[in-house]
Amino acid sequence: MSSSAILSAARGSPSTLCRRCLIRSLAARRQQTRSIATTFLEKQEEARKIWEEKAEQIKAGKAPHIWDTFKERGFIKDIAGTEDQIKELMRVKRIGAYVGIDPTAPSLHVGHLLPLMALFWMYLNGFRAVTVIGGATVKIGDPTGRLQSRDPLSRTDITMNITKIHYQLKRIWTNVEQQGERFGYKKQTRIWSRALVNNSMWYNNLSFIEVVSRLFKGMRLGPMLSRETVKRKMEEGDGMGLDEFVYPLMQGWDWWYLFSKQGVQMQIGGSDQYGNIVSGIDCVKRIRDSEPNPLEKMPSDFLHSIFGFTVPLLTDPSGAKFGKSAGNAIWLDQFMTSSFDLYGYFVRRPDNDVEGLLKLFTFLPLEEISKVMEKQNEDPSKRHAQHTLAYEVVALIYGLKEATDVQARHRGMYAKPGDKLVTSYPSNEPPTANMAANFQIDVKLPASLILGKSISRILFAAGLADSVSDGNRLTQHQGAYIGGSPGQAASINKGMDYGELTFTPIKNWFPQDTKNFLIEGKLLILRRGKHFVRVVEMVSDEEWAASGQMYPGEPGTGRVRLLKEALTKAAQEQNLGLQNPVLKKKLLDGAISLYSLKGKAISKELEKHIPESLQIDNNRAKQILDKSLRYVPENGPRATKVKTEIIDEVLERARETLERREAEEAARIQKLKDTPQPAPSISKIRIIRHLT
Ligand SMILES: Nc1ncnc2c1ncn2[C@@H]1O[C@H](COP(=O)(O)OP(=O)(O)OP(=O)(O)O)[C@@H](O)[C@H]1O
Ligand SMILES: N[C@@H](Cc1ccc(O)cc1)C(=O)O
Repeated sequence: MSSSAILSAARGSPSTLCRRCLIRSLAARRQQTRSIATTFLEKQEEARKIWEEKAEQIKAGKAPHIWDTFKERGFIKDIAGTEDQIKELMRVKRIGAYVGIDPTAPSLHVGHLLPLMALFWMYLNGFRAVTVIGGATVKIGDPTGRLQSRDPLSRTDITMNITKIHYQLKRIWTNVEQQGERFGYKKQTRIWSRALVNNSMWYNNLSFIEVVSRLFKGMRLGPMLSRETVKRKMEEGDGMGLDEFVYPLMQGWDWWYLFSKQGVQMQIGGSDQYGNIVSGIDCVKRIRDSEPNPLEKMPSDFLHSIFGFTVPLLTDPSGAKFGKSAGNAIWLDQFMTSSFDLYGYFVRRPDNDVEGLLKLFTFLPLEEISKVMEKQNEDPSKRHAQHTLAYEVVALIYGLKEATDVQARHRGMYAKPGDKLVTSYPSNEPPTANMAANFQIDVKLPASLILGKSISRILFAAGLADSVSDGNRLTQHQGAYIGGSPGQAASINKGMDYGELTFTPIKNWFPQDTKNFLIEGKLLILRRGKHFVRVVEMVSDEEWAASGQMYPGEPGTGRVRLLKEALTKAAQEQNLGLQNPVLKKKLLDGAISLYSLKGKAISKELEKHIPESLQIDNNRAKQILDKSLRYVPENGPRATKVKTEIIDEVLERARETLERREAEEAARIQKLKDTPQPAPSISKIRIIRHLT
């Protein structure tokens, strides 16, 4: 609340806030603001000093310059600007850099990783790193290097792609920090700074007249027409639309925005982006110089100069750019290219390429790469370098735990006798799982649910709530969000702006209000907490029924019942040999309890229901439960696989215990047989005779 608001509130209701209290609260507030400002300034000052010291060390040759690192590792293809000036600027100033990606597909691919790796390096070295998702530019489509215009994407596809890439990038950035720490880059909260933005943020509020008067004005058509991309598309391709023609200027406006608002003085892209980067520099200067208000003009001195560079293109064996258009993409999405296949792709890289790829795609220090190559050269057939490369890339995309697991699986399948796991660069950290990577973000749900049932039920069905009552709790405490216009009630919500990703908290609204959030009448974006997102595609009830799928909470398809069926079937198939129906029922009930309970309830249930045969330690039980809760509500092949794994595990344990019991029983009987019995006494014999 502002001070004037507090004053006017007090004026209106003198009884609720006495004047003295008010003055005291204002003073406290001012004090607080002042201390926040001081801390911020102190932090800035401290960061400035650290940078200055580093600049001196670089000058004295005592610390490496990031530009040299880029060169040594093969990141620099073409430079837009003068190399000496870039080096000097990067030495003396903590500039910002950005990479832009148009969400033309639902996932990033390995090709994108190249310019991003350069940005990651800058981040780890203290520069501000910005990733831009082109929610606005994607509506036009970059014509660079193409003869045919891109097929227009529907609003639904664009929203789906933006959402998926947004959360993918978030996850990868978290891994970058983890990997950075593994290689000795300690997170410095005062220095490390990054942002993930969508250019719709500024395009949706930009006036056409501003663009024409500040950017188009004075721009000569001649040089633009003579650009290679334009000439080729006009002469050999399907012609060039005006929208495509101004695409590079849109990219230039992005840079201007990021430069003026976030200090971004460098752009990085794949080598096909060189033309756009050069034209971007021209745009930024033009917009800067056309500022009508002299007080707001950005400086144009050396410290505010802008530069860019491109990284080499990753190509396939035929020399084609690796990417979605060429149809040869290796995706960074577990459900489009599994981590196993991603690993496999890098393991198959030819011997001649692997050293270069290690430099580009991993954070391994160069000395470490030399050691890896030495070992590789001793016996190239073992593909030590390729395994190291694959391990590091999977660790970057999915986390260390996944990398370790996938490597073990690969080795299990393809290793020759005597092969060992490649233990990569040492890590003191235990491998951590990157849970969000294992979620399938996009789900389909039927119209009758979306349009007719409560939002809590939809959250449950989409796998974001553990039950309908959990969904209710979430909506009461505003712990879940829906893609829509922020600050507008559900009954009048206009939904997200085209090309944007904005959320509003879910409240317990009437079921008929949910449709207001549908994008193009069929797509809902739901989120729980910060990271758990679902892109829900609404399908007709007929399509849903034909798919044979079931969603959690679907009438007549309780999860427990489904599991019970699955377990019974699995027990039959695996011929568990449980002759005793009571024990069998207990066993199945016990297993089911594991899936449907949490925390303390598990331990209780373990004691109450589950026979000794299922007594697994509590942590393990919780892990199984977590796993099941995460996957069981989902449909599709992965969910089925995991369900089967869980069931197998429980049954395996049951079988082990039964075998143990049988063995114990057999041993007991054997022992009895082997033990010589004392001769019965005369009186006992008499009694027995009498009885028989
Ligand atoms: N194979 C690649 N090698 C290096 N950089 C790449 C590669 N593919 C894409 N990039 C870079 O990633 C950034 C975003 O690329 P873009 O959005 O055009 O993806 P794309 O998959 O290449 O698209 P398309 O294949 O449809 O042209 C650009 O800087 C681009 O140069
Ligand atoms: N034009 C780039 C993507 C991009 C979009 C917006 C930008 O500001 C920068 C880059 C490409 O297609 O590869």
